[in-house]
Amino acid sequence: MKILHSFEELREIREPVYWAMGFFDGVHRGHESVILAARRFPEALCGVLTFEEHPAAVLRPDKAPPLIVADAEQKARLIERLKPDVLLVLPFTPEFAALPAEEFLRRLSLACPIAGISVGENWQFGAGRTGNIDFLREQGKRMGFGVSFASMVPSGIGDRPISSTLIREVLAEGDMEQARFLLGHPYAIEGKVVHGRQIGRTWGFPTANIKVRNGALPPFGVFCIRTEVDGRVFDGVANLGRRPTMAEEHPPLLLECHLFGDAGDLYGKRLSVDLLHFLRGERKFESFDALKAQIGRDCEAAKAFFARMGA
Ligand SMILES: Cc1cc2nc3c(=O)[nH]c(=O)nc-3n(C[C@H](O)[C@H](O)[C@H](O)COP(=O)(O)O)c2cc1C
Ligand SMILES: Nc1ncnc2c1ncn2[C@@H]1O[C@H](COP(=O)(O)OP(=O)(O)O)[C@@H](O)[C@H]1O
Repeated sequence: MKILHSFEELREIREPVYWAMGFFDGVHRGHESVILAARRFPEALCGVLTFEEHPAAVLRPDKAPPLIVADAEQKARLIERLKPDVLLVLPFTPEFAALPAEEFLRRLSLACPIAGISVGENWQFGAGRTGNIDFLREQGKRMGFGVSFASMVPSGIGDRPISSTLIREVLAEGDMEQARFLLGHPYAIEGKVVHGRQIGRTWGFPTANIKVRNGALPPFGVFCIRTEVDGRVFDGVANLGRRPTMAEEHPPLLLECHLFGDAGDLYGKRLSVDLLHFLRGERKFESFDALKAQIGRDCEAAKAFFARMGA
């Protein structure tokens, strides 16, 4: 998958591209059907066109949703599983938002021939949201490209389709199993391992700490986790939160991961940590000894969870 960041960079692609377009927060199963629809044309490359910033964060910051993915790097990793040929990540600036839908299509087609466009059935784009289904059909006829509208994928929760909004709600309830089902992959927190106060190792529970950047989060507390370090898969347990027992003055929001087994030196490595199951909420303990004993019980509970999972 080639990652490009502008129409100028796109000029290096000479073949026609069938584009899946969307912001794709979370890259869930609904997004997957939009992207896979753009992969059905052997005569064209499959491209995913998305934006660096969420459009609402630029246009209506007060209405911007908290994001399921931490950053463009995590989103690219999730998109790569679907094997498109090209990922075009455009900066979403106010000037860009002001482009009429026709002008956006014109610039895209000037950079590289459009074989087709795949969007979700409720997708709108361009200034004044004039780029909708009817508009795309008309432009497709005029400019000679195909259009494909992926219908909403049912979630099984009432009559609601799968959406980033629904997944944010499910995450807020700590239902990691349901979030995984709707996403089509486990909910993950990604980031570089930073230094902590190095107390964990003296307790027999070293914890690799990741600064959390995802906006849409499950409740603070303890989770069964799985992560890969240099090709080796580790199960473990992690605390998401601000460690009230430690009474830090400005406690950063961290995911503190204790992996089962010797993972070696993790400082500076970027980890993608799957949060598979919510065990309990974060609490303030009356003493470090009480917290330490509870972490021991958390490890046992997590091991029992993985034994039940049978993997
Ligand atoms: C499984 C697990 C559960 C935890 N639960 C809590 C908790 O409920 N409350 C709390 O204040 N800190 C909790 N912590 C955070 C510990 O306070 C923290 O990991 C410890 O201070 C070590 O910090 P360090 O990595 O900076 O050395 C938990 C940590 C782990 C690994
Ligand atoms: N099984 C493991 N789980 C987590 N971290 C591990 C493990 N084995 C080794 N480490 C290393 O130990 C470090 C954590 O030790 P810790 O005393 O908790 O320090 P810190 O307070 O800096 O997080 C990790 O960042 C990693 O480099």
